[in-house]
Amino acid sequence: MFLEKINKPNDIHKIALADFPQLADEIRQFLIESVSRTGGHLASNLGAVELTLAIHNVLDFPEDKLIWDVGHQAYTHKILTGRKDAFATLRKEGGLSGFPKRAESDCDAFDAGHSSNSISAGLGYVRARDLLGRKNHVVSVIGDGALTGGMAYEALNNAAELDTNFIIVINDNNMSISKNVGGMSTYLSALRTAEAYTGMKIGVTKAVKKIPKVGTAMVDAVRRTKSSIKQLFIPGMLFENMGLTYLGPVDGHNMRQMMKLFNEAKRVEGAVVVHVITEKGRGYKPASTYPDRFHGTGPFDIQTGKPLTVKEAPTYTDVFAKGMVRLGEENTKLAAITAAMPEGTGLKAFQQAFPDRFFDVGIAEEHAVTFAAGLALGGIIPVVAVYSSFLQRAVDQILHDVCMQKLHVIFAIDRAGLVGADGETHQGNFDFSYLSMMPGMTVMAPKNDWELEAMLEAAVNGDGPYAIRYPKGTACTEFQQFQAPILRGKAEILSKGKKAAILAVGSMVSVCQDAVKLLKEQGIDPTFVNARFIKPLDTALLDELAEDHQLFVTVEENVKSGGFGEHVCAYMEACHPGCRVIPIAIWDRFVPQGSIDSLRCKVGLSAAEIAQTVETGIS
Ligand SMILES: Cc1ncc(C[n+]2csc(CCOP(=O)(O)OP(=O)(O)O)c2C)c(N)n1
Ligand SMILES: CC(=O)[C@@H](O)[C@H](O)COP(=O)(O)O
Ligand SMILES: [Mg+2]
Repeated sequence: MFLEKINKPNDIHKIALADFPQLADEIRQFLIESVSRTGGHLASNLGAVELTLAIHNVLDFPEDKLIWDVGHQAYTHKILTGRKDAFATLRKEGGLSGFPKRAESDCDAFDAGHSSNSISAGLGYVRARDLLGRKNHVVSVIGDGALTGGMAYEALNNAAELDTNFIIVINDNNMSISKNVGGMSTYLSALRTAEAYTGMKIGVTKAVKKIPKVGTAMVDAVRRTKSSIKQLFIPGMLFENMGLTYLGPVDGHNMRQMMKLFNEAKRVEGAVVVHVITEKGRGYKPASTYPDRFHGTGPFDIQTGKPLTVKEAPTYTDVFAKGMVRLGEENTKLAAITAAMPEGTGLKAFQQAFPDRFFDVGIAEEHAVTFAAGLALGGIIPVVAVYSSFLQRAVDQILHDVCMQKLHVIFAIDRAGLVGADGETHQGNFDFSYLSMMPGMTVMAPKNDWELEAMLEAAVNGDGPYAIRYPKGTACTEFQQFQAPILRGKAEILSKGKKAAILAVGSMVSVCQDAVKLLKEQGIDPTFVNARFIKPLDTALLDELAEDHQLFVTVEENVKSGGFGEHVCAYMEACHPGCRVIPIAIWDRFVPQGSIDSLRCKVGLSAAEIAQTVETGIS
């Protein structure tokens, strides 16, 4: 067992090269067994085992810096840096993070979770190294999917100016979460035809040398220009033409070949791209056959690959998916956009029903939003379906390109609020704040499945920018007796009480219903409101309630700053200063990983705590 010998950073240097394949097998087995129990990002990690071993073999930690893009493929790196024994706690509260975390290890150079920023971060490390006269190596590893994101190109453009070493590894498995898309993907596919390329290079060199008199001189001249002969004959040579050295492609499961190339790359004075071809899900048949299903998985049975927990009820994503297909049938102008997440956002069904009106733009949220603006100006009604935390990438595009032009673009924002195991990088706790500050934006959150579809319909039939945000997981099916039409800026009274009013937003409506029950047991009968709209506020209802209510408690799964509660506070202070408002929201912090229920309790969004706040507030 070679894995037993890996207990701390750099232990890999004690393993003989001949034993690396055995170590790779042991790591792969460990990953399959461990992730089958905890869940996690399996397929990407299985594909990156040999790549990680080869990189670790040529680096020294923590002096050298290794930056993982997204970071969902860093499990082997965690094992090699002494964290193997923590894998039982992977993605659990207080446990090992599913992503690199500087707080977890000094071998994690950069906290990650969102894609396409690894080259920028690496370049920053390189410039700092050079300014401070250090000699360490810096390596950024970016996937072919992450290479569809704009930041990667901004960084490559900048890195081309370097005259000191910076290694950029493209981990190309020809997959994003789903099938990778776009021109760069096509370009990498062309480079990937290794045999053709190598054969052609040798063949062409020989052929050119044979040209009478000038042949050898031509080959030498090409070499002297620091280019290679391939540059003449492979179309594009995008990286080298930009001024970056390109090495590869190399088989990402052949460690000797990779180490040879990495050692060569370490000698390059400038930015060097090493193109590594890997197989997503390598070594575990269900994962290599269905890499999308095993991109992120819950616990599963190793023999069959089947999930251990069966999905019981429709999620909000399912409800959105169904609503989009229905509305797409009714309105031929409706189009859908995803930034590389057709499955996660539920747009797969729309894609199948209306392939011409479905656009996967790659991991490019900024572009997705401005592309939607263009579609809207061209007469289409675009729905941008995106996870809350990833939409953070596109705040200026929403503000400048959509809202300023009052465009009819709909944002369907999934995974809003606490998402659980992915932790602080993926919690969707900021969208009310960054969306409701934008002039002209309508921001909604549904209390249940019916309301999500009704809000989507209202948004499609409306005008101007709309955002609907809904949480991860099973859709609430309660409150079916409350189906008042969705009118812009109108809240819904669920029960009329006295003295105190609870104004609940979206996912918090069902939690607050439990709080109301607890309060009634104490003889307190609050008015219970489903806010529906974060923006515009239902000020007419606030005016009406202010006549006979002294306390307003707002409850939302969003940070307090800039959230629903603060907007209610501002209005009440200005118009009804005699009333007291207590906002219940997530306080000023990043919320770490854990189960959604447990995290809600931790941040004060439990029925008991809400009831307690109301009780003390009116006494
Ligand atoms: C800004 C942002 N958008 C979307 C995602 C969701 N996401 C995580 S991994 C991934 C695919 C990455 O593909 P690639 O870089 O090729 O890595 P692979 O999974 O193939 O190993 C996506 C879309 C993200 N993490 N960050
Ligand atoms: C790494 C990443 O960003 C995605 O894979 C994310 O973990 C998906 O989240 P869901 O599982 O909620 O779709
Ligand atoms: Mg990939």
